Amino acid sequence: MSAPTATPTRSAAPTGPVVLTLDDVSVDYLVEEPVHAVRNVSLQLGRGEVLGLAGESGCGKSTLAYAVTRLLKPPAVITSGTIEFQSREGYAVDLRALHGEDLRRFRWDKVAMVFQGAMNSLNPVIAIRAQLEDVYQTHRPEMGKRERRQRAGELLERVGVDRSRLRSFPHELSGGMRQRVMIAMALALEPQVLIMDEPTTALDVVVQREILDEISRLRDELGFAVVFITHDLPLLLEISDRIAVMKDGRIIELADARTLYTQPQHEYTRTLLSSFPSLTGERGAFVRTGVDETGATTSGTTDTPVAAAEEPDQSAPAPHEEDEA
Ligand SMILES: Nc1ncnc2c1ncn2[C@@H]1O[C@H](COP(=O)(O)OP(=O)(O)OP(=O)(O)O)[C@@H](O)[C@H]1O
Repeated sequence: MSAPTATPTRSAAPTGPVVLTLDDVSVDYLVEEPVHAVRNVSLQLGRGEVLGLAGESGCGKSTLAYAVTRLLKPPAVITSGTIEFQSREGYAVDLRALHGEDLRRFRWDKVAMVFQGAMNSLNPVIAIRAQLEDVYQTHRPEMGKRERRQRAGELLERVGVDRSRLRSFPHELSGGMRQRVMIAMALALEPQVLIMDEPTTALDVVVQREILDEISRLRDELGFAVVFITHDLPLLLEISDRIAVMKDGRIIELADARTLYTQPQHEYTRTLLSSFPSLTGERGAFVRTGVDETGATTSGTTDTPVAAAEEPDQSAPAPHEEDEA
């Protein structure tokens, strides 16, 4: 029996040039009872677009993201499909064919990833400056020390953290600041695709909002595309150009954000939308129009400088987690 393929019906293709194409991608976890975590997923990511990936826990969102960045480890196996990156310079890369040094370089240079727990993967005993400079030292060995220093400072400021924080150690920064540092690292080599897996879920809503505004601003400035993964559908409706809804490893609906909200086709999408009461209440107005009940707009939240808005978190650093690179 042939497996049904993804059934996105409307706005299935991005309007502009494409940066990433997934065709019939499937991933299994080869455990005693194999788990078909991703099934026959086909989608395209437009250059510079924000594609939201929604769906309940366990539907395969992270597995798909790991497949794209080739970070899957056994027992996970990509069992079918192609993943192709189309560079803005005009060449195409078959991601499944990349190995070793080529893969490592590609991952930081072209496609970067930020995870929910990424802020905990900063090395607690190394100052932020050295950790940022290390990215350049590794990937741009031709770059001189002075330029590395300069770039590290610029990077930090780019994500809204004062340059003086270069001297700080991770435990001297709030969770929001540490996550910003991770975003800065991911952007260090100016990738064309940024994959964000629940990047702000662990943060409080104000900090989350500030970081999301920052990501939107950076996307406008630098032109990278974003795959944004979260359970939070209202949030995706706000920040995404298009949204893909995943269920049981498949993409069951893919549409531009407004269409998905106003004319959901799939019963599951309707259920997902109705499970967020905020969409019909006050925040719903904010989601739909970008203006909340007090008249504040989305952009209004960026006025507070981050360094002032976020109190340093003096608690002990969280245990080291595996980094994405
Ligand atoms: N190492 C593993 N071994 C076996 N099964 C796994 C493994 N990792 C994930 N799975 C299974 O694969 C499926 C997809 O998991 P995945 O983590 O990709 O979902 P998700 O949508 O990202 O969930 P969440 O939102 O909770 O992170 C789930 O059924 C999960 O139990």
